[in-house]
Amino acid sequence: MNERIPTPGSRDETTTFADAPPRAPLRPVARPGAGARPAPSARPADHPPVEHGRIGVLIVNLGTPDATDPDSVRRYLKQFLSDARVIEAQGPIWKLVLNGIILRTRPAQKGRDYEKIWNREKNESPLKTITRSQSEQLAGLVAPVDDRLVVDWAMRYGNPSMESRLAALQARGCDRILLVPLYPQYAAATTATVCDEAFRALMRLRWQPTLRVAAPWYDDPVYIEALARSVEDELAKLSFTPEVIIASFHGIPKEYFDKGDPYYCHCAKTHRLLGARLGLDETRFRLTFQSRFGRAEWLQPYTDMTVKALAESGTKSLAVITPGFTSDCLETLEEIAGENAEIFLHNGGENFAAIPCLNDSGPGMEVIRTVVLRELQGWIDPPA
Ligand SMILES: C=CC1=C(C)c2cc3[nH]c(cc4nc(cc5[nH]c(cc1n2)c(C)c5CCC(=O)O)C(CCC(=O)O)=C4C)c(C)c3C=C
Ligand SMILES: [Fe+2]
Ligand SMILES: [Fe+2]
Repeated sequence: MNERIPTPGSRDETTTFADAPPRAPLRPVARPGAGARPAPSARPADHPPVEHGRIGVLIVNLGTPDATDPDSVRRYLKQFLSDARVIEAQGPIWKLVLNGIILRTRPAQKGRDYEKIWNREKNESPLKTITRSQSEQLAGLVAPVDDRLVVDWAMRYGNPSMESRLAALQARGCDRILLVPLYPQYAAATTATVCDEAFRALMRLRWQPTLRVAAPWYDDPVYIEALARSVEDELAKLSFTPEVIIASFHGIPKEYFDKGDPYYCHCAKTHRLLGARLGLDETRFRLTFQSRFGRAEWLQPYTDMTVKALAESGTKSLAVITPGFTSDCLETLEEIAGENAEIFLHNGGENFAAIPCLNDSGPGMEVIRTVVLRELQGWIDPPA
């Protein structure tokens, strides 16, 4: 038998105001082609109108300061580094170090780094420009699939805040929301904190939207293929052939891995699958971890030390890809394309290339579209 089960809120739905709780009536969102709905009944005359029936998709990236001045960077770093998912030991000693040292010195240093990569046309960081573009493009890609979908974007730290965008989606009638943390590899410091923040915002609501969270896509064939194509295309543009390619992922403290965070394993699998697809063995295609913070041991091998060691041991041409970053940001544009290029060239290397992230490129958007449509199954009508 080939009977189709109607999805909730789909064209077959027959929700009326009579089904809604008495103090929170719903105004059905008009859907082109939708069948005639039963006339609202039993609606108290003084019911305020409430939109409903739409499905939100909220893509969420890490966050970034609003501006490069020390005060803006300090505000951002304070929020980021006060998160117990990022710095797990949030005791009095950390508070002293954070407020007494880090927030006094780092904002000015990092503000100068942000200055080097700032999008002057839009007066914002590249992470923000690219995430907004991903959201706009995703909206266009999913619109033909289901006219109830509403796409928006937010930042875990800084602006636009998750709370404000979740509220905006709800105000537009989204009673179901798919949350997409923009991290191909899961880490508690990134993915879990997005979920924490979403549910914290929901804690304040009487009538919560139903929330789903997209799974990480570190081994998705569409993602691996998009990365492979981008490496091949970018290498074809170079005037040299790299002897070695490094896949550099953002690090986490080793202690988090020891306590059970799967992040290292997700990165290792992305690296293994991509190496196999590119036909490169582990001497030509290295796995490393960047952006170490503080004195504790982080995941190894470290990117900067690997780059230095390769240059010192005679590697002349090197390319670095950053598959864990969904968009270019301070850590790719300044730390890899800036600092690590310098390390390589000052230690005997001759040619260095930093390969752009997938960003809002066609293949990059195909990855996000695939993840989103997969995760929306059961909420949207299956393809005919
Ligand atoms: C201090 C602990 C940190 C952990 C753990 C951490 C994990 C982590 N971060 C990203 C992605 C990004 N991090 C970015 C910047 C950044 N990261 C940290 C610290 C930790 N990150 C800091 C303090 C900063 C700010 C810059 C600095 O002061 O060094 C960014 C770039 C943001 C931008 O504005 O461009 C990204 C992206 C991942 C994926 C991750 C764990 C898996
Ligand atoms: Fe980070
Ligand atoms: Fe960094």
